[in-house]
Amino acid sequence: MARVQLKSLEKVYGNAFKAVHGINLDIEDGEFMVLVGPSGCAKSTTLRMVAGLEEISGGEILIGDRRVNDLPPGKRSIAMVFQNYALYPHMKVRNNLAFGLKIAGKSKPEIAEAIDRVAKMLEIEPLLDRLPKQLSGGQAQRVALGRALIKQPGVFLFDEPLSNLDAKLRASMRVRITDLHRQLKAGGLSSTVIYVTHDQTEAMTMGDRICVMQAGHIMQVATPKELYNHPANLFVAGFIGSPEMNLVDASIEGDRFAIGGQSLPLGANLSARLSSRPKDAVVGIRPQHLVLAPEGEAFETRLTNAEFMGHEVYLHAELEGRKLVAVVGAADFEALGGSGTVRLRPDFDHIHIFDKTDGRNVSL
Ligand SMILES: Nc1ncnc2c1ncn2[C@@H]1O[C@H](COP(=O)(O)OP(=O)(O)OP(=O)(O)O)[C@@H](O)[C@H]1O
Repeated sequence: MARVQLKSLEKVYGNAFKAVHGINLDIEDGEFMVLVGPSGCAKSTTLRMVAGLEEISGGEILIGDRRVNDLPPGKRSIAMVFQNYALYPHMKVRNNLAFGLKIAGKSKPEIAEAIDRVAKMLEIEPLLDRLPKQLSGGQAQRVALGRALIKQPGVFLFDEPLSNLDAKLRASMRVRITDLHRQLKAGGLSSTVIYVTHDQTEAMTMGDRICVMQAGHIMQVATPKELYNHPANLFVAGFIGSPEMNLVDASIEGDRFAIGGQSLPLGANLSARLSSRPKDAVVGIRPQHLVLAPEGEAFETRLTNAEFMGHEVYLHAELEGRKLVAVVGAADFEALGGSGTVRLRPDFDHIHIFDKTDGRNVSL
């Protein structure tokens, strides 16, 4: 069992700066959990505490049923993959892979068999006799993955492993890593993953669940779909999803909501979803949920820019000084005929209302 539990986990640096504020997180055996958030939110600090590379200031960490607070990294049944690969530069790939097993006292045939198995899984057989400096970034990252895999740990810890790769390679490595995870699970091997990234696309495409962090606090833990469709607060709403959600100040008055001097009816569905009707609100509308509405009730906006993306157009508009982005079909955009005024209507089934005073989503 490689369930990982963080209980009231705290980190204080230098007796003064609290980086992690008593977080609780329960990661199931075999789960792929992504920790995501902007720079400085303490993702790495949290991961390093799990790894045993950073002292814990308060709370506890359990791996399986063992409290590991005071165990050294080597005794925690974990393997870590870093962004800078951390391969031994003077050792051939084969020896980089073998190193951990040699230290653990494995026999030569056992090591040879393990290298063979891992090299096949990662398609790095032709690279075994090269030195790290003779590898491309993507190849080096595969070897780093191999070094973690070969240890057959209970838990894999990844700290921004793809951030040194170009966009194309990143995309293919994302798939490779999630495929490997699935393969290990299917083979009955315990393969719990904790994966740190600041990139919401990586989080959304890789995680079984995602833990969104901000300034040492957990903002929400949920599946990618749940985070996208039901963000608990303004922070998650703004962080998850691409292009970013439109978040504009608004007010709810009776059964209408107003942005600046213009208002629209909330509609029965949205009205029923509201747990409160904040006067000071923020309306959240994903650009995909803002549609062109030549007729009927809609907001009158001024077109400021249009980015052609192929079969769709990112339309930038302004509503009394507030900026909005809508994703519209290229043909629908053409039909506008370059008009300066654009009528846009939110899809009310997918709109979110946040209370501006505490950021809470009151339309879940
Ligand atoms: N050794 C240290 N001493 C003091 N403060 C530190 C130390 N390491 C990190 N911090 C601070 O703790 C906070 C969390 O840092 P951490 O590196 O965990 O964030 P992160 O979310 O991983 O950021 P990034 O994505 O930039 O790596 C930051 O404010 C950082 O400045």
